[in-house]
Amino acid sequence: MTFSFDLKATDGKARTGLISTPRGEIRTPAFMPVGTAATVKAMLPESVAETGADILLGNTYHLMLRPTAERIDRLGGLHKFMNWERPILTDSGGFQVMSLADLRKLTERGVTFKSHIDGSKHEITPERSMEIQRLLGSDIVMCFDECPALPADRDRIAESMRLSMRWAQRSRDAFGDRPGHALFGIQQGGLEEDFRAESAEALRAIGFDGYAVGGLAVGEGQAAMFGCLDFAADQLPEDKPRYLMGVGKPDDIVGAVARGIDMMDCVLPSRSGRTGQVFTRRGVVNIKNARHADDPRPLDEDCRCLACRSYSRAYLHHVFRSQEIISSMLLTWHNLTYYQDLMQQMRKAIAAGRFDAWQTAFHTSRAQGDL
Ligand SMILES: Nc1ccc2nc(N)nc(O)c2c1
Ligand SMILES: [Zn+2]
Repeated sequence: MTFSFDLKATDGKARTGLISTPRGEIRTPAFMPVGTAATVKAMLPESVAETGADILLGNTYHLMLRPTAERIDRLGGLHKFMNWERPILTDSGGFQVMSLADLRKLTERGVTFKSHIDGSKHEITPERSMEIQRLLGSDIVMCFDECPALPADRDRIAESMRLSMRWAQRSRDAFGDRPGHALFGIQQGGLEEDFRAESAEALRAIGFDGYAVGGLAVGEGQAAMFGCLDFAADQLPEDKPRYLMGVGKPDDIVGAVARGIDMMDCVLPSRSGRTGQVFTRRGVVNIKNARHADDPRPLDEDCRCLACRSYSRAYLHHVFRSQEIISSMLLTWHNLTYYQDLMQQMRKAIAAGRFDAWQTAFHTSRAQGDL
């Protein structure tokens, strides 16, 4: 069984399709919950599956530090270790090193750094990143890249992008031939159309199973991100999955799908669940707010999740205020269900050729008050 992408329908730039892997199919557009340290925080794998997620994301950086990729390999790989037998995509580590580690040193070879956990010294190179992701057993492996901190001048962005393209070749060479496993390239180039084109051409020449838009969702803001996506998505091969990394809020996701993106991941729904931020069809509800204290209604009457079927806003307000563990569980469960339902609605709308009408209704429903 190999890795393949079947484009089912398009509606404008929006696409819907199916990624087939030996561990299962991924309906696109797809949202990947983030399972950084071999767990989607506050969720059981069974509840992640119930939200409708076909695939989740793991992180090379975190897992190489603790419990180490070698230990996970000895224990049968990441799927067995975390009891998630569906597809897993792992990020390659470079981005997390730059945002989390101490004393980082970047050279042509790779990055050396000190662990943010215990201060131990480590190195990631394209070759080491491929080895770690192989030991983890992930189904979709990301190239080792460098994501420049914005704002940055054009020379810095070009230099960083060209380093990432040399690392993409090394990643491809080190990945080898692994039927049923996919390697995705990552486009860089900041917000510059010419650098993004150069990066896309370099990746296409190397050849990947999928192509990510990296270097965005780094503080540029939605307008700049959409402006970049207006050209960057089209620069990538149209017959392979396009993955926008680290995105985002619900309206970011809708706008990215409208610009030709097929896959996304973000900590927002799970992290927000732990801080009392709840996503609904009419916008964000802050369950901490006193006005929910006596409200017998569910978070969202239209939602199928456990929290909305069995608990009132009053209860969720109480357990959040009391910092009870069930609060994180139920709010994360709801938020991830909301995100998956959003993806399902978009897949159906694109397949039916009514994505524009759906988008209009999505934006209109969020304008209403009384959340
Ligand atoms: N916003 C993001 C999030 C994750 C990323 N991961 C990699 N490997 N590269 C990027 O540019 C990312 C950007
Ligand atoms: Zn719900």
